[in-house]
Amino acid sequence: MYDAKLDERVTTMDDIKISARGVQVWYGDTHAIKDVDVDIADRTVTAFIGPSGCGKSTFLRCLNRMNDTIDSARVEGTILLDDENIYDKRVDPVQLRAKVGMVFQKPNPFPKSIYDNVAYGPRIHGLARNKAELDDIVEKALRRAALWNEAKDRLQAPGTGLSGGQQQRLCIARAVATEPEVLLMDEPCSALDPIATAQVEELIDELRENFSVVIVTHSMQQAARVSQRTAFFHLGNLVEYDVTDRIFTNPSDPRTESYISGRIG
Ligand SMILES: Nc1ncnc2c1ncn2[C@@H]1O[C@H](COP(=O)(O)OP(=O)(O)OP(=O)(O)O)[C@@H](O)[C@H]1O
Repeated sequence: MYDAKLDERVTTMDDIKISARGVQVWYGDTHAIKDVDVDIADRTVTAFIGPSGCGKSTFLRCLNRMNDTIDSARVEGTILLDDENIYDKRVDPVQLRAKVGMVFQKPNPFPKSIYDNVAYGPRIHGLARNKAELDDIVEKALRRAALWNEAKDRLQAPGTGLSGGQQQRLCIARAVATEPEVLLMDEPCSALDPIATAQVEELIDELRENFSVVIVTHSMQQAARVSQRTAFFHLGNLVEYDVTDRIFTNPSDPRTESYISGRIG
């Protein structure tokens, strides 16, 4: 349904959550991200699209310093979350990743119970004072991930025993349990069947009410369905970034036009 208020907010970007300037990434000698500037809006789904190897995942991983875990990776530039530079020496990456959660391509629940998967982050970060509070956090996270009804009678069962789509929703519950502000999703539906994909896409739309969501996707249809803003990457450059409708109907760069019409990629 067309939402003029949302359209206005997304178009004017009056609510910036993340502001990246001059971001460059190298893996050894490979220059994977070249001088990227981008502002990510709050309570909006932003899609990163582009051909394989163009740097979408690399840039996504810059947003919660996941590239720190890759030895050969070197990141330059500034990324502000609200007004704080996340690459400042005083920022603890573990705390940062509680604020900027991540969901991966392949569902990767811990070999623990459904309950313990979700309770893991809140326990580490001391978010609950007692068992009742932890129970509440777990329930809220599972509800937000649209998994509560399916999981409430088997909270002690292993997370790995769920179906693929349920496992991915469990990973989303695990990510939202620490009350993040931003949720990064790296091709979250690529291992899911169409029904599970539709459920996760619906969930992404609901998550937008509370979080800034950034999703890497290979599927232009998915980007068009779930996002309000889209960034097109090509050969490590951010070629074009705009309101999703405009990217898919009236892009301004010929490289974007070629990609969305299937001529490159
Ligand atoms: N851990 C790594 N070590 C070395 N090079 C890497 C690493 N990860 C990515 N690269 C290189 O960086 C470039 C960008 O890769 P990246 O995975 O970010 O692209 P992508 O657009 O997400 O690709 P895909 O859509 O295939 O997942 C590629 O040239 C890739 O080979």
